[in-house]
Amino acid sequence: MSETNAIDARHVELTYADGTEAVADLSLEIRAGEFFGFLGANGAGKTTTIKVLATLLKPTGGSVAVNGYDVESEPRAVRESIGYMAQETSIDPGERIDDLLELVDLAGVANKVAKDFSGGMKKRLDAATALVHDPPIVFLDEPTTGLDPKARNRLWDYFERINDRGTTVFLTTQYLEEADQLCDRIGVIRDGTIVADGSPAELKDRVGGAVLEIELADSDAQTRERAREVALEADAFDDAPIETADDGLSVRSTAARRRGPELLVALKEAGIPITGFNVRDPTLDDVFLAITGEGLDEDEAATEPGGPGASAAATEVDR
Ligand SMILES: Nc1ncnc2c1ncn2[C@@H]1O[C@H](COP(=O)(O)OP(=O)(O)OP(=O)(O)O)[C@@H](O)[C@H]1O
Repeated sequence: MSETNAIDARHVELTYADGTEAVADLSLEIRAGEFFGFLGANGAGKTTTIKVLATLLKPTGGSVAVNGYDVESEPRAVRESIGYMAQETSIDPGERIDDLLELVDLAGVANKVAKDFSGGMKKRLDAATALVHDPPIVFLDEPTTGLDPKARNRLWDYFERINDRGTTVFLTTQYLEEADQLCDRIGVIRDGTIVADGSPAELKDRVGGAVLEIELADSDAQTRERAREVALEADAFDDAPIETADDGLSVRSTAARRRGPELLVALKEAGIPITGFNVRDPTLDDVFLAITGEGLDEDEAATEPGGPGASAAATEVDR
């Protein structure tokens, strides 16, 4: 086991009492100082994994070392060396605020009780609380879910600052833009196991090619299907799948830039009017779609901050 790793997880398994295999054969190494993003759809196993790493759940298989300490035989040492910002806000409503609030830009409201805080202020206070003892690793479980863009940006600044200071950050998020902006490396979890791992740029490269999007004047299902058939007949994109979207078509292909115009001509010749087109580089959304075959449901993330992880209390280790 390397001494420099902040996290060393080997073949970890977590099966809940009801038989649900939430984590299955998950292996992960995170270097000290890394800003690591952990992405996955609802129910993929993110919160369960974080709880295992943070000693809130005992793994049912495999081994985990955090800061060199074993989560099963040295849980206290692990806990003393980590900060944990849970998905659900953990602020005691009566809590009084002190000078660490300077850090998260809340010093001006230090005489207030936390129950009067906005959602964004509570999250910032949570983040500060997770870092009170200056731990070398901090786990942030969907820290910005449900926040408005301004509040989210303030937290991003704060996370960047603590990472610049040398803190290892383990972040789960449903916002791909957040992961793209902040993370050195991203792991994608699906059905409890890691299915992709790399820097945001590497993951986008792996998807391959650019994305051509075409907006049709008539975007009813029948026209979209006809347009798709024209695109398949034009045969310009080396068998890349042609997807129908809400208002038209999209195709991801290494030939998208070079041969996109052929498709525009073919559509025109078939009498299908176009109102717009765009060729763009892949985003993490495209990566996610390519890897998991499904998107991340951000709307759901915004309205259900608790998520299924919130029900895990029954089997949690008492801390
Ligand atoms: N206490 C529990 N008992 C049984 N199954 C559970 C429990 N907690 C979670 N699960 C199940 O384990 C799987 C992984 O859940 P987990 O909360 O880790 O996923 P997640 O990726 O964090 O999802 P979300 O983004 O919705 O929080 C899901 O199928 C979930 O329903």
